[in-house]
Amino acid sequence: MAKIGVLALQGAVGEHMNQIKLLDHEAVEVKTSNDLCGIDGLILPGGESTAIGKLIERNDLLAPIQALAQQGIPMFGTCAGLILLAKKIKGSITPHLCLMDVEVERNSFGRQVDSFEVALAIPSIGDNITAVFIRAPHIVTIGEQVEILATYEERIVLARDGQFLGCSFHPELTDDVRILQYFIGMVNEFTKVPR
Ligand SMILES: NC(=O)CC[C@H](N)C(=O)O
Repeated sequence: MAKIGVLALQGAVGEHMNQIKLLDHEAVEVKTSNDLCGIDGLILPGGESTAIGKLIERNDLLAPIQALAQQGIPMFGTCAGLILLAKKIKGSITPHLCLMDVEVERNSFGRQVDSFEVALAIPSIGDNITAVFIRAPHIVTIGEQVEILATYEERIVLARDGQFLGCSFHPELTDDVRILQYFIGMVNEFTKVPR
């Protein structure tokens, strides 16, 4: 059983917690650096990236999360979480974690009222995966070692940079747990390496 932290400052926290528990893993809400102790993986949920970035700073979580990343702990960002993980946010200097070697653009698919759902075929994960886009970002540029896992309308919407997984949409708002299962696979790979 893996112990997965969910950054619980703002946004779709409960939905990620429920999906983790549904897969019989332990879910921990992360609000302070103490909550990071002993976790095997970290999920950064969707919400409002500017607000979450400020709260990460205010709660002194920036350096502790970056230190955890240095240890190789897998991290999964969905929507605003992807924005926080990215090395670069186009046209913005909002505080963020600067970990995943991608540049993202915010609100690429319109406003809240333009939210939509599509079925994506993701070769390394499965077919017919429901993707919910809500004021979603997309990945504009990627570093050399970044693997593109899915695109939608020729835009990168799911990618992996080693220990980091970033997703434009919200898998936690559906009943489909396959993307979370893929992330747990990354966590299991990490925890079985002797350290
Ligand atoms: N659903 C989401 O997480 C939206 C992200 C939001 N557009 C932001 O920039 O923070």
